[in-house]
Amino acid sequence: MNNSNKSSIMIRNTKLGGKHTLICVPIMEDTIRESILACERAALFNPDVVEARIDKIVDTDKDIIPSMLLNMRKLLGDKPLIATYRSVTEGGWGNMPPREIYELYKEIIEESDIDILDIEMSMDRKVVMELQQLCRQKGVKVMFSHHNFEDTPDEPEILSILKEGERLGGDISKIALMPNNGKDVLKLLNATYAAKTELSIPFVAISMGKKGKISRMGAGVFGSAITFAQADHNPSAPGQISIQEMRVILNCLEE
Ligand SMILES: O=C1C[C@@](O)(C(=O)O)C[C@@H](O)[C@@H]1O
Repeated sequence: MNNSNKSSIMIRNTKLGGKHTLICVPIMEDTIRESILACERAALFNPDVVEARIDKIVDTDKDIIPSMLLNMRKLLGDKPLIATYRSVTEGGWGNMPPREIYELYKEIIEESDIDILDIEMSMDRKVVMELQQLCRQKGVKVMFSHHNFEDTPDEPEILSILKEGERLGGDISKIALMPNNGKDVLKLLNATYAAKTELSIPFVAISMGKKGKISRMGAGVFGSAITFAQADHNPSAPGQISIQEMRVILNCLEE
């Protein structure tokens, strides 16, 4: 019913891109302390994957982020953990220049026990490639991402962005787009269906906002490997429903 095996990968004990859509809960808090507490609460909902949105953290001492991630690892056991520094230009809170992001990500790759690093494809290409190499050396999977909080390009463009994530050597490719009407949501879903046969790596495709909610629930049927849902009434992007609601819907769609 869901994704083909050619595009699945194992992360610890979790199959990404397999028969079931994985539910990822984002942790997006202002401080390290609150992030760890939120991770503890999120773990109670038994998500498949957790994403630490480190761009939201305002604590000045960024050096302690790797140890925060280690604390999260302890709370999560074998659940895959994604670290994400989302830039303002892609809908996040981060405004550090690429070299500083590189330094922070380097420490994270080397010192914390994360599984996946989210790297925006739009970032300086040299930095992107250096980070990818570091990830390879340390066995961290690379998720190449692209976000557009304004609108949705045409289907071929969506597909080509997803393919770019594979061409760059990513382990996972991800796109999140804002629809302005129902047609935009269909463009995303059509591109998802095409990507299922045209990509050899797992990918994630999301249509955001109220109009796009249907894609968060159903894109797995067309090939998307992960859907993001909130645990704490604290969505990291518009349109995320709760993990409890998502689980009921996925059980219904994927039984
Ligand atoms: O890239 C994504 C997807 C997302 O933007 C969403 O729309 O659910 C949420 C982000 O936290 C994550 O990094």
